[in-house]
Amino acid sequence: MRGKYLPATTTDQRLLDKDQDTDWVHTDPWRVMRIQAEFVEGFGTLAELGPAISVFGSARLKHGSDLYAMGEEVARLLVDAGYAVITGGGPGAMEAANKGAHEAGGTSVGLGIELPFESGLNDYVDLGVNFRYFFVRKTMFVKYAQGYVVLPGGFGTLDELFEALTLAQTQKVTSFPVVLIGRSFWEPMIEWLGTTVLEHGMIAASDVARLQVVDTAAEAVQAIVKENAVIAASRPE
Ligand SMILES: C/C(=C\CNc1ncnc2c1ncn2[C@@H]1O[C@H](COP(=O)(O)O)[C@@H](O)[C@H]1O)CO
Repeated sequence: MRGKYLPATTTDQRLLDKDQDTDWVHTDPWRVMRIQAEFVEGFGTLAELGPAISVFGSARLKHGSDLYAMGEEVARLLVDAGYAVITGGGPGAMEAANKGAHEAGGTSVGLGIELPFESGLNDYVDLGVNFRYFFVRKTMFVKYAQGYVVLPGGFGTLDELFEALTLAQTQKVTSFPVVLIGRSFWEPMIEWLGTTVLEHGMIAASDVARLQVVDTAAEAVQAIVKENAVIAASRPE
């Protein structure tokens, strides 16, 4: 550019200018950049994690409860079986699983989420990433795990469980073990899926069959190890 085509200021000057309006910070194009940055950070942090299992369950589980102990045990056994443990990095079942993995000397991953009432990553997370967007974080739970173990929980847990089931049903992910711990908690839901939802023709019997329900941490880990061995054996060389 020459003469009248030369801008009055350089790109660097405009970049460093302190008197700009800041409305753009609150616009969708800028959010897209932040979303992209979250994917970049998540992928960059987790790319070399190795085999991992995502563990879900209620954020409200109390330290010292039987289910909290179950969360610790399942994570410990997953570490013994060679898996890293991924959680939402928060309290309750997430903290229990991170504690079990951390104390067993395994890789304890926490994918935190910005919430109005969130207190940050729990003390047992060794490798942590904080997300603003639930959907970015949920991509990480699936992408970097070889299966899900799900303890009893509420809406958040159900959301994470049903996302995996939908991805498997629509073949967005193939061969993805999902193990639920706690028969008395989960069986009414399985029963409803296998009768009402199935009889209305809204799911297939094979969708329900995908869910494995167990009562102990050892059974859950055995189910994960067994299904992943079958998946590995069926993979082309
Ligand atoms: C409600 C409480 C804490 C909220 N803190 C959370 N931190 C991180 N992740 C969370 C939190 N709450 C829900 N999640 C996600 O959903 C799942 C648990 O949800 P549920 O409704 O409690 O079953 C969990 O796996 C997280 O990924 C209590 O202080």
